[in-house]
Amino acid sequence: MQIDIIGAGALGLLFGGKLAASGVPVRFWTRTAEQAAKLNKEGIRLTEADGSTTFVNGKRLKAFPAGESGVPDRAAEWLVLTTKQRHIDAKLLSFLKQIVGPESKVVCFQNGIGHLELIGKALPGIPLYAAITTEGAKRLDECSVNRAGQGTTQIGVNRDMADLESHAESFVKLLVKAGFTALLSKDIGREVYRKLLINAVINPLTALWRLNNGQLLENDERMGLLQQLCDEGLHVYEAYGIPHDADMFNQIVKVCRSTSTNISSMLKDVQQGAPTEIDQINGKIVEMAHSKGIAVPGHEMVWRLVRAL
Ligand SMILES: NC(=O)C1=CN([C@@H]2O[C@H](COP(=O)(O)OP(=O)(O)OC[C@H]3O[C@@H](n4cnc5c(N)ncnc54)[C@H](OP(=O)(O)O)[C@@H]3O)[C@@H](O)[C@H]2O)C=CC1
Ligand SMILES: CC(C)(CO)C(=O)C(=O)O
Repeated sequence: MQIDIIGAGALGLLFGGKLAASGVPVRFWTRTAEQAAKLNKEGIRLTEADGSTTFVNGKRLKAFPAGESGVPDRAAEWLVLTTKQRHIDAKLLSFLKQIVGPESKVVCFQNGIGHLELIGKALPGIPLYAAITTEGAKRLDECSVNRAGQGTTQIGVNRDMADLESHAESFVKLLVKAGFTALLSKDIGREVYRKLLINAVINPLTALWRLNNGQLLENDERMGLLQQLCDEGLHVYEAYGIPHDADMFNQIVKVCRSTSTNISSMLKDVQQGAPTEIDQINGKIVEMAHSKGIAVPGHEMVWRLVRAL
């Protein structure tokens, strides 16, 4: 068994670190040679949600700069993609093509939509899985990660490859052994769109108003905008026949409550001066709406406002 983690950011360090600690051979592929060298030397410092800290010794993992170290002798069984969507460019796709082998499977952890189609096209015939996680991870430095909230991770087969579920089950078992709450989703497409709407409602508003998730519920004006973004999104889903739960608005309110002290990933990006995932979240809802001639003024406005930050 060999697992490749592509992107040693918050999620990559969390999942790769805990998998390595559980005894699975993990190879990290980083953007910079500096981070790879540091990971090999220092390992990973992981602070759990309860505040306890564990160290994953550098000898338990290997790290290489992506695209600069040649191709490994042995391809990994699992390639776990934990970059942001915007990092998936031609260079990264060409690197993925180089490191996949005939037995490799790819699992993608990105929020938003669009990446699965991109990777599916670049790696035809390679089994592709989506992961939807409610883990909350924050990278503190190149080798340190904070597990801000312990969540659930669902793994599922990308729709057109439904016969490959047994592999997903084996990946779920690895995650569970490593200390994650993980399960196989029979309908990951539904989960992808459920998470898309949650992110499309919560993330831009927290980023624009500089609020934590819980503060979105503090007055009727804010609640009114949450409701508008939710309703517009559901209108689009209905036009496309995308299955969704009847109580989506209540689910979004619950996520705000259960992650009330969280700084959303979009607000985090804005605070750090990093590009956000607005194009892959609200931008996609606007694109879908326009293709069907549906008006989504709320999504269009927050999309433009966040892009302009
Ligand atoms: N963090 C979380 O709790 C959650 C995140 N997600 C989703 O997971 C995805 C990853 O998020 P997160 O971990 O927070 O993001 P981060 O920005 O922390 O991590 C992304 C990592 O990818 C690296 N990277 C960029 N380009 C390349 C490349 N060409 N080759 C190798 N590595 C590369 C970056 O390197 P560098 O730092 O050097 O630029 C960075 O370490 C996002 O789509 C996010 O929406 C989903 C649920 C929860
Ligand atoms: C669910 C939510 C909004 C939790 O913060 C999230 O996924 C994010 O911040 O991107």
